[in-house]
Amino acid sequence: MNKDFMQHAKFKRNIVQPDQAQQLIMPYVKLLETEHVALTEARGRFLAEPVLAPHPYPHFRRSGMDGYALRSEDTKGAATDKPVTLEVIDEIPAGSLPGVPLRPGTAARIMTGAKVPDEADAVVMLEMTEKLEQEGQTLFTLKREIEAGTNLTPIGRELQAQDLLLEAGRMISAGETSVLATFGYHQVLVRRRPRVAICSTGSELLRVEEPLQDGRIRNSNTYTLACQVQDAGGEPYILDSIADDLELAKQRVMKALEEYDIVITSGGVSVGDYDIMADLVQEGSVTMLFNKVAMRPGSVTTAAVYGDKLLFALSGNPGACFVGFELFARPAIRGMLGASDPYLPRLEAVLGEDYTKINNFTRFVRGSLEYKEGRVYVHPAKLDESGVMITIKDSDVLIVVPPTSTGFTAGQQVTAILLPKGI
Ligand SMILES: Nc1nc2c(c(=O)[nH]1)N[C@H]1C(S)=C(S)[C@@H](COP(=O)(O)OP(=O)(O)OC[C@H]3O[C@@H](n4cnc5c(N)ncnc54)[C@H](O)[C@@H]3O)O[C@H]1N2
Ligand code: MOO
Ligand SMILES: [Mg+2]
Repeated sequence: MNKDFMQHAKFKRNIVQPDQAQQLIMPYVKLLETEHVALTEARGRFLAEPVLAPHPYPHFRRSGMDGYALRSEDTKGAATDKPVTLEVIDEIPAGSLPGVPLRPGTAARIMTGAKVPDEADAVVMLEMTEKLEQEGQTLFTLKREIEAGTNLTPIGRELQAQDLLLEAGRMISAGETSVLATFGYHQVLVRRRPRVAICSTGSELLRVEEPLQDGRIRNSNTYTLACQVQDAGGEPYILDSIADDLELAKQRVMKALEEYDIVITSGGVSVGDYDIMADLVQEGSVTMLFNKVAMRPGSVTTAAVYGDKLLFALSGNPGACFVGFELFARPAIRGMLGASDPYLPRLEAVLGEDYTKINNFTRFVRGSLEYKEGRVYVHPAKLDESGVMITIKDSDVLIVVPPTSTGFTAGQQVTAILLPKGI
């Protein structure tokens, strides 16, 4: 293909809306295989199957207090001036079983978490009783009636056998781990993490450890993307960055597409003479899904497929690269993990300051969240151009600013996309 044609193709791009671009990707997002992991390794993984309760919980009648298990009818009429006396005929530590059936007028010393004797229907806490030793017998007195059910957790209080505990596609975190441990799931069936190759392009890029040189910058996108991949649930693989050489890029990107589940590049997608990724997606080795999105930053964000592999060619500008990942690559990773909702959550908030920039594209503006007087405010970052790196770190949200010819004023309601926080 001659260079004139490639230049032409770079200019002539079909523009799609951001949500259309997301939809174009989804048919190529295939569920990954499953694997078993130890419960201790399951944090942040996505369940590959629904998990059911193999037994009710709790599965025995459990005492909620240290005290005495008793028959509530034996306490009828108890009052300050008319204490009831019961005989203690058993002692039940947690983990032990009742040894003697309770008869009328008897009770069992019981500890929190222990099984309540079948004949008892309540537990009185120790502090409400007074212990007596009389003629070799252990007794206690009680000055109040105890209602049936007091301090006694019935079988199945939280869950019945066969209840759905966790749906497939749910991410495992502390609450899910508690459930899995409770029901004996020491191995969990989860989706394999997608292996995501990350490769920056640009002859100006220095490695992080290299000293600065005039006209060159350190590669930050690769490392930012690696964090984003991890936060999304993928496994990042950092590849050497590629100088602006189409043949070299083609070799490296095609090899990466063979070897990894997803390939993400940054840089070289605009209309510059050395914007090699723009050429690569048009030259036929991969099938382009889109190469222009009606959004800022990241209007040149590009996606393509090769067989069943997705290639995201994100803009080199750090702000646009960051946003492009969150809007397009993250849902693909989450989709491969079978996440119940692959998209970032959105919230409605009050715009904290005027936003006066006009645009006929939707803007995804970095912003911070503030909770004030019961309302949620979003404050646009002072610097939010595509090439600005420094405000990425302070962003809680991407404020969705629809196309406007007038701008937006403080106090207006806006939608914001909640950014992941990692750990
Ligand atoms: N004539 C036009 N020029 C540009 C347009 C346009 O529409 N017409 N769009 C501008 C916008 S908006 C963006 S965004 C960028 C997109 O550029 P590319 O995706 O081609 O990226 P590069 O040109 O390679 O780099 C842009 C910028 O980002 C820096 N960069 C690149 N890689 C990294 C990295 N790994 N870490 C940190 N910084 C990186 C690079 O040095 C450039 O400064 O195009 C505009 N131009
Ligand atoms: O298109 Mo650029 O990616 O706005 O920021
Ligand atoms: Mg460029």
